[in-house]
Amino acid sequence: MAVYTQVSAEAMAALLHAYGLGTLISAKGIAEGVENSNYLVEASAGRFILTLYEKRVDAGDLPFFLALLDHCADRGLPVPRALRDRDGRQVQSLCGRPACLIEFLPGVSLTTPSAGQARAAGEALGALHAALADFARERPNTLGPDGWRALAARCGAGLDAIAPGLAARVARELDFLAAHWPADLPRAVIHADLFPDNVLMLGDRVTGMIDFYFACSEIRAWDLAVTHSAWSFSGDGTDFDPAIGAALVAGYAARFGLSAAERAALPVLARGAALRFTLTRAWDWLNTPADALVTRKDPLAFLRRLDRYAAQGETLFA
Ligand SMILES: Nc1ncnc2c1ncn2[C@@H]1O[C@H](COP(=O)(O)OP(=O)(O)OP(=O)(O)O)[C@@H](O)[C@H]1O
Ligand SMILES: N[C@@H](CCO)C(=O)O
Repeated sequence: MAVYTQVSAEAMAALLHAYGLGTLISAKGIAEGVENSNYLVEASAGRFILTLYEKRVDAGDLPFFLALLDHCADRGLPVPRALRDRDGRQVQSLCGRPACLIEFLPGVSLTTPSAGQARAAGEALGALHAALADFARERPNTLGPDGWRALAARCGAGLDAIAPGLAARVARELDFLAAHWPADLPRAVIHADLFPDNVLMLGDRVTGMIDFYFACSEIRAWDLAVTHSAWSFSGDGTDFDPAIGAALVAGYAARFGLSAAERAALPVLARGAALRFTLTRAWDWLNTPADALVTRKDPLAFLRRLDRYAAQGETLFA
């Protein structure tokens, strides 16, 4: 369960007062997620998400993320804004953490999406890219190709403790990606983490895209590769569903467009995506605080994807 910081009812009531949102009815820690502390807050004025930013989110990046949410919401996308308090502030300090009160969006995240739902997710990613085409701010991808070697080094011998031979496998992949990473594809601000748990749906309709805290300037098609790696496999990475992968890519291409060069690069970009999540999950596996009530995510679920993309990349995007 991702509640690293406990917020008292008194502090939440004071926060709601600062936003003019009436009185506190209830507040529950949200089990999903691993990065931040999230609460579902019921107030007399409605339902909200309270997020306290932990570990990976740098407070200095919050203006970028919040401007991005406003930009997308202004363009009609189902993206939650951070509310403003009576003084116009979007970021608060709560229990020593930066915190935001965020619009609640309806919908549920899927564990086994259908092809129709995957197509809708691809279209939603395309709509997001269309909306972000004129978003002028930039943020480097701290978890992109330039950072993977350093992250692997920080995991060190821990990689082999997770799975014997993992350090050497990662080193080989880093060399492969350094030699084959595409240089000339279009870049833009992307979501960079559009996993099924970050897409809220009602039936075949996308009602929310959330968790933009890895958004960054990157090769745009990498976002599609990340989404493909997250959606098209069983959770443990053992089974690939070609219908889901094809529907995602088709939905994206229909809504935003995908050039021949981008399409051709997807197998390599997907290897990069699978390596990114193998490494960040490995780091979290090795460094999750003992007192955190959080379920660690299995790095090997993305190593399996990596091996599959490495062995059959072209086929998985055929
Ligand atoms: N705006 C929102 N509207 C409705 N539910 C939300 C909203 N934001 C977050 N949630 C709920 O809270 C859960 C955790 O949120 P989120 O994914 O942002 O957390 P996180 O710790 O940053 O997670 P992750 O591990 O995906 O990085 C979501 O799965 C969803 O159920
Ligand atoms: N979506 C990521 C967590 C955030 O980086 C994962 O499942 O590993």
